[in-house]
Amino acid sequence: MPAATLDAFLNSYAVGDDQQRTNIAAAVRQLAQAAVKVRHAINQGALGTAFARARGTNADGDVQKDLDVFADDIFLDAMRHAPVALYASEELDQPVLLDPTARIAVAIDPLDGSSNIDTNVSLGTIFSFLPLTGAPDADPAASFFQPGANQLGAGFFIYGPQLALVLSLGSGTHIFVLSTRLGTFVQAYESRIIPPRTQEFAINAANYRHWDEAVRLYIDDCLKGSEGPRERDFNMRWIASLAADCYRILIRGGVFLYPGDARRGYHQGRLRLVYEANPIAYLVEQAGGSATDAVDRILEIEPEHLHQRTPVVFGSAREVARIARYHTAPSAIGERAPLFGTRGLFRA
Ligand SMILES: O=P(O)(O)OC[C@H]1O[C@](O)(COP(=O)(O)O)[C@@H](O)[C@@H]1O
Ligand SMILES: [Mg+2]
Ligand SMILES: [Mg+2]
Repeated sequence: MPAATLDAFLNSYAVGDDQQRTNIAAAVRQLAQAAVKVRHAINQGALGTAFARARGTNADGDVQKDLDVFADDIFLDAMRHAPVALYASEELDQPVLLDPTARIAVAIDPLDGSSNIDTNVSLGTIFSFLPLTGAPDADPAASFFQPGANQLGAGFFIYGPQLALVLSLGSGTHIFVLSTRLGTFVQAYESRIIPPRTQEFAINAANYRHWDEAVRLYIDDCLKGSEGPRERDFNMRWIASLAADCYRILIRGGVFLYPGDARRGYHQGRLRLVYEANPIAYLVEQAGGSATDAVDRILEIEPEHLHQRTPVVFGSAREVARIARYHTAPSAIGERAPLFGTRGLFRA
């Protein structure tokens, strides 16, 4: 097993031009220090000052908790000390201009899984590095309107039983764990490979009645298990922290769905493209998995708004492709026996 420190890793990776590489390495170091501070606040739980109390709404209308804002302050401050030109956050309406000489922009979900804050379940911080387009003071948002395929790197911290960093700088997806003995992040696994097949799915099943038919049929087929068209039993997980659900999939495979649904405001699902879906899609693809908006590749979507949402399906590549077929060619799903399921003769 590799035991490289994060520092050693950052010194040896290669992506972008020289200045972008130096900028990114410095930014990751700052983010890592900030994550340790956020971890400390989370560890204090209800004993700390910054915690689960609601304090307003963010740009997307989500309830903002004290810890959301606290985390955003910590990460923004960290980026002020890094060679980063622009900082865009879930918690801020507009990007913040930072170092005009730097060549990278950072988009961040400072605290992912906020609804889990007071339940002592894993939270995360998701981030994306983009090349700066044009002068940083021209249109600050423009750098964030590039498709995710342009990302120079992406990652997330997970505040779980271990504080881990999942990072890709364009050559594989690497997992580092904070070693309390060494006081630094240490690589914990070889670059991850998500197995292409899976028997585990993650979705918020409470929204079943709001989904479109393709998603319902896919889940119905999974739930029928060995007696249904899939001819095998499935397991289900839903942590309600995107970073934690992604971490599990990187470790043991699986597929995650947050589709669009018929609820008001949820036609494009819940997850934000620029600082949630794009970095997760980048990490998943770098680990050999796939990420789509149910049909098309997430990383090719051209963002139009900083806080825009997108349906998200990611994980084991064959399963993600199968879900796309439920949307585009449901009658061609090979395993579906004609008399089975909600579309068959024996409709349940
Ligand atoms: O509560 P729901 O609808 O199941 O949504 C859960 C999803 O929302 C999120 O919490 C959204 O992220 P934020 O907490 O950063 O707003 C994801 O982490 C998670 O996958
Ligand atoms: Mg989030
Ligand atoms: Mg958040």
